[in-house]
Amino acid sequence: MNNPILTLTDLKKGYNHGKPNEVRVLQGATLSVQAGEVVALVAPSGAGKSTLLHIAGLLDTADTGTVAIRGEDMTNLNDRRRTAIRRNDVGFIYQFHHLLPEFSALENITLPQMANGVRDQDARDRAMMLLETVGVAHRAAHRPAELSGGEQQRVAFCRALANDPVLLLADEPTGNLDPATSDKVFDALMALVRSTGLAAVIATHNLELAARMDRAVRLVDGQLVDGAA
Ligand SMILES: Nc1ncnc2c1ncn2[C@@H]1O[C@H](COP(=O)(O)OP(=O)(O)OP(=O)(O)O)[C@@H](O)[C@H]1O
Repeated sequence: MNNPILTLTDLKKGYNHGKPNEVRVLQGATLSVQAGEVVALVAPSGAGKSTLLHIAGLLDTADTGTVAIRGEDMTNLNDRRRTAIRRNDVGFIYQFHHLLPEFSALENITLPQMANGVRDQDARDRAMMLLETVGVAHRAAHRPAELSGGEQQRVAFCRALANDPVLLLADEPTGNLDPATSDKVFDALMALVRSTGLAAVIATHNLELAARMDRAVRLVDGQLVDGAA
């Protein structure tokens, strides 16, 4: 198997350069994730998981090093192409759902598709298919405030996959939920990921969840090493 979807090479990133409180977060992080592979990203709080995921998802840039998606180097892309890749090829899930409160669950998943020119009925069909995969189809017409925390997060998973990305990045996607709900919601996320065959990097503090992914990497002193512990 050699079909890398995400390749991070020697990423370095710091904050407050040259100041006495300079923080060096990434210090040569390297990772390759294949199509269909789900990688757990494990690290203590403050180690740089969000920084790494934001750079991989083109929400931020590294000081040095490269990000390639499907083999294409993202370093020197113009803003327009970068935005297009971020919108079409990358799905991002945050710890908190960030759903639009005034729209229904279904609409939260159809809107990103319609922004991409998908016809209304096709967008609705895809949204329902995704909601069925995570077991929330019966709540399609409800607004986020009418859903439980676990349901909200499952809708956010569907929204991240709305435009059929090749890469999914998730930053503590179940970190805001109680342990029993977290387990169930994680099952839903894995069902969704496995149904699409995309590449995924899922940050978690939870070693039991990490063990259920294909492999784990951890951030140690700004570098990625194999294994959860
Ligand atoms: N914009 C910024 N300016 C200065 N320092 C920052 C900035 N963003 C992050 N940092 C610092 O960089 C380090 C890594 O932050 P990051 O959010 O990537 O960690 P994390 O592993 O995701 O942590 P957590 O699990 O708590 O979310 C932290 O020490 C943080 O204080």
